[in-house]
Amino acid sequence: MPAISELGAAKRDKPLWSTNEVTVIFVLGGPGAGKGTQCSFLVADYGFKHLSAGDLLREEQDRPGSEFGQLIKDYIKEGLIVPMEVTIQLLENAMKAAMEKEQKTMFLIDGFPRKLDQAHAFERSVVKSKFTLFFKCSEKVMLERLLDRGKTSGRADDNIESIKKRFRTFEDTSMPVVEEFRQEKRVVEVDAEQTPLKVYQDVQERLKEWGVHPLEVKLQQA
Ligand SMILES: Nc1ncnc2c1ncn2[C@@H]1O[C@H](COP(=O)(O)OP(=O)(O)OP(=O)(O)O)[C@@H](O)[C@H]1O
Ligand SMILES: O=c1ccn([C@@H]2O[C@H](COP(=O)(O)O)[C@@H](O)[C@H]2O)c(=O)[nH]1
Ligand SMILES: [Mg+2]
Repeated sequence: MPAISELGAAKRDKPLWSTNEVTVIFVLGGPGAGKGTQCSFLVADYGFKHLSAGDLLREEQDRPGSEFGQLIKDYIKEGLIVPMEVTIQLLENAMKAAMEKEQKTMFLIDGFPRKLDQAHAFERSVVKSKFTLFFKCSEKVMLERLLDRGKTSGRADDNIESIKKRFRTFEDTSMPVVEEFRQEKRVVEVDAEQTPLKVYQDVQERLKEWGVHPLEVKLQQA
């Protein structure tokens, strides 16, 4: 598996995998919209491999000897988007590991792509996504959730200064990604201000429309 420092993944001009080999669903929504919460439900029922770009960056930040540790720390604190070469290499490495060790071929990629250059580079060089699951939530609700989570999360960016910066980055840099995918009719939008269970019921309904079914149903069909 390529070392993270090689950063070759984003440079390829053909996708590493076809959409027949690998299914990727991007999961987007503002900070605190509930992406991780919904992904954990989906993992249990659908057998997806959940990869959170933020979690992978935090792991790399804490990996002893990482040459990107300080850079990642600074970007996360400021709510900025880490240069795409780092994040795409981390994602590709994690996908390869899940395919080899767990025979996974269906991925929920949470909190990515956060910027148009990442979206284009990932789909050009790794694999085209099936669609983007977008959790719509107001800043007021997201702020309440993040401040509450911040009491126990230990995350360096769950504080009011970082949260404001994350909201700004989300509007200015990440929403254009959602808008581009929306124009391509590849966005599934769900109201994320409902209870977690109601959000999940809506997600399941929408996935069905896209031909994505829980493991139980797949077994019955087999
Ligand atoms: N539908 C919901 N209603 C109320 N609280 C929720 C809901 N979904 C998630 N939460 C809570 O809100 C907080 C943020 O949720 P979560 O970590 O899933 O968001 P996220 O979108 O992954 O955030 P981030 O972008 O910061 O990673 C958590 O404390 C979670 O328990
Ligand atoms: O593609 C990405 C995803 C995330 N980041 C940085 O990580 C933090 C935290 O992300 P969460 O999804 O909230 O866990 C985010 O604010 C960015 O600073 C990134 O750079 N690129
Ligand atoms: Mg999250």
